[in-house]
Amino acid sequence: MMAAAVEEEEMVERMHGWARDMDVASRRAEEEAMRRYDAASWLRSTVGVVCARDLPDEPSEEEFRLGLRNGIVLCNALNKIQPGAIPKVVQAQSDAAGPTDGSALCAYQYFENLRNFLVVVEDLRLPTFEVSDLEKGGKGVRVVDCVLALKSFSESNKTGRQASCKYGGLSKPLTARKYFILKNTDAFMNKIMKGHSAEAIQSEFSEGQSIVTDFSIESNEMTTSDSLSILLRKVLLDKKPEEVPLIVESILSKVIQEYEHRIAIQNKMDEEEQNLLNITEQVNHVVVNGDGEVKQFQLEAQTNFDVQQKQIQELKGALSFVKSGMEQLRLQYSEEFAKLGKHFYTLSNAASSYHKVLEENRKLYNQIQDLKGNIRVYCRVRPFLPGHRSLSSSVADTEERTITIITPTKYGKDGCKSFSFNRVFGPASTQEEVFSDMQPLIRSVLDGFNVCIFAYGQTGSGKTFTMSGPKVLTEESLGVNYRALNDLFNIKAQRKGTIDYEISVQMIEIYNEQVRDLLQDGGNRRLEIRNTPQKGLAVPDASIVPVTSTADVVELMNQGQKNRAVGSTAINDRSSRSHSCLSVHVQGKYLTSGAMLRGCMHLVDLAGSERVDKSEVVGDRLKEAQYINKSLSALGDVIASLAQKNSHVPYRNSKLTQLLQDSLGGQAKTLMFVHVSPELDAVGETISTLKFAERVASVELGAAKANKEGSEVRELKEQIATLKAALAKKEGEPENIQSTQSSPDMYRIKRGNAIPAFPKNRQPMEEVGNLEVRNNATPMQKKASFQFSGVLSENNSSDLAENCNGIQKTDRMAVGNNQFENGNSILELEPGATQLPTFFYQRYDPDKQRRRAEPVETDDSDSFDAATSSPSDQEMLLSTSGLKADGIASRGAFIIKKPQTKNTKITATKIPNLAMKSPMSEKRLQTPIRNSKQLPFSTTGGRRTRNGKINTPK
Ligand SMILES: Nc1ncnc2c1ncn2[C@@H]1O[C@H](COP(=O)(O)OP(=O)(O)OP(=O)(O)O)[C@@H](O)[C@H]1O
Repeated sequence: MMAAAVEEEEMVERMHGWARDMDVASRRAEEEAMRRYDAASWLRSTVGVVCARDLPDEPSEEEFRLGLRNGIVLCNALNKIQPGAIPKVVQAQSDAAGPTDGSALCAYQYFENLRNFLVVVEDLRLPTFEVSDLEKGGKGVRVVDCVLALKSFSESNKTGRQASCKYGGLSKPLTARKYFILKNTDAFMNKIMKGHSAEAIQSEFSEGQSIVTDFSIESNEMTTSDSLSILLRKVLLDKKPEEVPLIVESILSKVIQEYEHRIAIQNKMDEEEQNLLNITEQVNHVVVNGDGEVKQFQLEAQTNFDVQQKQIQELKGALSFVKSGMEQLRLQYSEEFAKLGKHFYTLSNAASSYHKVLEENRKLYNQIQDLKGNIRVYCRVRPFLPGHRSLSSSVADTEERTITIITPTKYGKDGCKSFSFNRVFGPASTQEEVFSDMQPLIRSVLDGFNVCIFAYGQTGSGKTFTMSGPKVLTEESLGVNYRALNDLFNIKAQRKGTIDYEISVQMIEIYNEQVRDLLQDGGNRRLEIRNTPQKGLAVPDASIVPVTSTADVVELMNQGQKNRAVGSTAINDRSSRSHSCLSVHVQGKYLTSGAMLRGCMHLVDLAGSERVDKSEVVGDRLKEAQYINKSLSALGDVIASLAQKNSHVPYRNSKLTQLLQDSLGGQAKTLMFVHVSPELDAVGETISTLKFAERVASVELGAAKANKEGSEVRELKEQIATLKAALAKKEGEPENIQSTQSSPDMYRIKRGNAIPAFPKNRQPMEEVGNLEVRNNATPMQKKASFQFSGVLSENNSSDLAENCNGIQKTDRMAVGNNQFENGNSILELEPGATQLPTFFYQRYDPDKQRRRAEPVETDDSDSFDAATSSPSDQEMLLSTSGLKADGIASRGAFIIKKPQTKNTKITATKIPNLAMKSPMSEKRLQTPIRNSKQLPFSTTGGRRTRNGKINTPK
């Protein structure tokens, strides 16, 4: 509360002070005006109204300033007081020089007036002013002071009061007076004096002039405070008591302000001086200490610079070294690149040449195959089965291409017959030897040829052994089927950079002229065979399964064999009485040209070829025998027809020939394995079989043709096939209608989950272009019929009647403990082998087989003897007619080329199994064996026999 009250009082006091200041200011202005009027009035009265015409009686500050600016009034006034003080007063412009002098000259002259005036005033020690005080903004008060001082001086002169002039101005030396006028003191005093009334100050100045003068003289020794007190005393001397506080207050206020201002300036100057000192010290410090640091720094920088220079030099050296090294390397590499380019060029040339050579090689290879004949016949003699070794053999001798059979019951030349084939394999021949001879054919399949390999022979002669192997399989005992497919996979792998192959298989069975799918579990549906195969498939409804390895094939064949067993209660019986066919379909695409090729290989295990005695078999057995005979006769007819190059080949007479159609024509390669049993009691069937085979071997077919075709050719062929089918339909041929109505679902795999590893998608194979060559206009009488029954008829001769009835014979044989009845023969089990049902493939180890697989080399050293397989000049006209064993009639006549048979000398040492060595037989053996001129193609049962021309052996 107290503080607030004090503050309030202070505030009130301060406001009073402000009010007082304002009052003082107005009073001062009023005083100044009064003094100005006084001054103006005195001047007008002194110089006269005319001279002072520009100066009004009561002028404003501006009018006062303008009226005196030219100095004329002032100089004239001074001259009035002290005549001649200013000898020359420049007059007003209109009175002096002409207008041509210009205002600049007047201003100069006016300045001269003022200067002269001020000099005189100063000499009179009166208050002076600056010339600039007469300009706008100047201190007009000082001018008024000066005029009033002059007035006072004038009046003093008049009254005689010398040296008591109120406004100063005695004859003191000019120099002393000059010392008194200090600028800042003057300014200071001006500030102080602002608070006083003009009148008071004027009176003080006028009255105390001497004091001031004294003060001025002594001012050099006095301090500011001394002078201030003296001044105050002088100012306040004649003042009324009530005015003193006001004046003192005003003066003190100004003094305090001035001091505060000066102290602030002084402080600021001290600060700046201190800053300057600091900076100077720092500069000095930098100058003193920095010199060493700079030198140190310079030294270090120099050292670093030197080091870096050195490093740069080293780097430059290294760079140039690397550059030169790089250049050398570049040169080296460019040389090597050039060399590599040359090598690459050479290699690419060599590669393309290599491919050309390969292609040429393939062509030549197949040409060689063609030259060797497209139907080849191999003969294989089964060894004695265990337990029959003591028996005599009907096979007197086997040479590379000849087999000699002895008929003990015959004498003379009829007792010993030789047959020639492309190759004869004796009982000791291994599976590998047999296969190596037929291996080239396998390769042909991958070159787009159709191949048919079938095993022919009586029951138990070893057909299944050759085609598949024994019941217990080992690597060595693998049959043709496995080896052939293994070869296909190997060659496929070799050619993968050139041709992309797809291999698929079908497995079917023909039993009693019914076709069954062996790869379809429990599938007893009868399948149809197409006469015009589409997409290369004669049986499109049968399962076709893509295979990529021999293991796949083994799996499939196991399944097929299993399904074959399902169809009959006794597998061996069934296998003897049905044809089984493993069809391998190959489709290749040339990677460069995109051309397609297709090949098909049928591997057929035929039913037993033995004759059936009608009088002894009845019922199902008779029916089976009739179907077998029918199909084998049809096979003979087809081959004979092909031999004669007939326009019509009777493929449709049996399911077997229908199935093999595309692999038996002139565009295909055929290999027949003829199997003979060595037992003497089978000699009749043996001779019958060999005669059939010999005639097959004499067939000369046209050159095989690969199924290579471009897409255009293929399309055209398809169109032809379609047109033919339409034509056939129009002509009312049911076969063709049937073929076109077959299910298109030819690629379905109906094997359940038996082989899950097989790919499910399969690319459709293109249709094979092997169409049946037909000419409906061909007279029926020209149809040839190579009568299998004709061969059989020979065996009906009485002297062989007993031996050739193998079925009856074997049926009568005893079955031992370790034997089982295999159709018509007694088979002995290998030790440890499982008894029925034993599938042929169950012990086969596919991995072993795969490991064993080696690339197949081009076998140009095919052991086929072209001379042997080529026909001889001898031709034989065969004529058959009438009923055959199965009662199917076939008429016709054809000329068949008789193969050249080598004369063979057979010595006793070559016939180790020869049981009978009668003088007769020895004599016979020493006689060169010739083919019978009168080949006993006889007719029986009303069949007409026609002897053909027979080539005489050379
Ligand atoms: N070259 C051979 N070496 C050894 N054993 C053989 C040979 N050929 C056949 N065999 C054996 O003879 C027996 C009969 O052979 P296989 O079953 O192959 O004759 P098949 O002609 O197929 O008879 P089927 O017509 O009844 O099928 C089998 O035990 C078989 O192992």
